[in-house]
Amino acid sequence: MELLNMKYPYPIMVNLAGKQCLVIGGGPVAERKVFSLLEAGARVTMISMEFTERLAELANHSAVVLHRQTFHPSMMTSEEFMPFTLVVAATNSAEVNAQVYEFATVHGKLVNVVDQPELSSYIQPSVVRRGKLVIAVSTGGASPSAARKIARELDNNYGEEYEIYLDFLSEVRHLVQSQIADKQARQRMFKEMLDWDVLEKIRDGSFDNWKDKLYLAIERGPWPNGLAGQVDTDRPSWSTITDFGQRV
Ligand SMILES: C[C@@]1(CC(=O)O)c2cc3[nH]c(cc4nc(cc5[nH]c(cc(n2)[C@H]1CCC(=O)O)[C@@](C)(CC(=O)O)[C@@H]5CCC(=O)O)C(CC(=O)O)=C4CCC(=O)O)c(CCC(=O)O)c3CC(=O)O
Ligand SMILES: NC(=O)C1=CN([C@@H]2O[C@H](COP(=O)(O)OP(=O)(O)OC[C@H]3O[C@@H](n4cnc5c(N)ncnc54)[C@H](O)[C@@H]3O)[C@@H](O)[C@H]2O)C=CC1
Repeated sequence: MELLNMKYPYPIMVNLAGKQCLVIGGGPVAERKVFSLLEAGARVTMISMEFTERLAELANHSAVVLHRQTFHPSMMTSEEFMPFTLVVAATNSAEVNAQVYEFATVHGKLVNVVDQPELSSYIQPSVVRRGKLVIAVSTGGASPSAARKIARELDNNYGEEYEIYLDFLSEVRHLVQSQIADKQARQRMFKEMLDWDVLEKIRDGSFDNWKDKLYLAIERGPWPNGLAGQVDTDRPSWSTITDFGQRV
């Protein structure tokens, strides 16, 4: 079977809020990894002989815990290793990084090896964030610079308004879920509301006013709530739902 031979990376968004993560190495690459871990809400512990100035500063503000020492597997008993959800091997020594990999893998940890993508159990994509929207680009290690270039292109195409847009979609989704009992009607609404010119409204400043009217209209109803596929004819028709957002 074709699927059995596939070995593509499995793209997932991991919730690291409050999770303990361990980074070995304290240079610029480790620093970049630490900042993205902190953005995800992780609690970071580091082991390295030296640290960059910014890492030392983070430690001064208690954002990370630094251990100034040489990594050796024996210095961490498995008990001590237990809390770590993931590990980053970011020293400039391929040998030490491979040791960290071995050690972390034996303990079933996810591990990123900054200089040996083939060892990594996860690799880090280039990321564009707009609030709840996360766009991640990966070349699987083929060309990190290309991943970065493509992400920059997306960065130019997805403006700051997407943050407000995603918050809106999330809010309206909850509202619709509480107001429209019929699953098919709901799902159709979720798809069709993407055709409303919301981004345009955010850009031209008419969004807040329009949103208030929209929420009132959704709360007022009535909405189709028959069995799946059966829509009561006195209620808004599907075509009305399509342009509902434009008319409020
Ligand atoms: C496999 C991977 C491992 C991992 O880290 O997970 C990896 C590996 C390596 N990178 C190297 C070099 C560079 N990496 C960058 C930049 C980034 N690298 C990132 C990820 C990854 N890098 C993973 C694969 C991602 C993918 O392709 O999907 C990004 C996307 C995310 C991040 O790290 O935060 C971040 C962009 C962040 C942003 O968006 O700005 C730049 C550019 C720069 O710094 O400006 C250079 C110098 C130019 C160049 O080499 O292209 C080398 C040394 C090569 C050598 O010297 O021989 C190795 C080791 C090797 O290839 O063996
Ligand atoms: N994944 C990525 O995005 C990239 C990866 N790289 C790779 O990442 C490696 C690290 O890059 P930099 O941070 O620029 O290197 P660096 O040389 O500035 O820093 C290396 C750090 O590792 C620490 N270290 C070395 N041996 C150690 C040990 N035995 N125990 C504990 N700490 C130890 C040092 O104290 C230092 O803080 C590079 O050698 C390169 O192969 C380079 C560019 C990007």
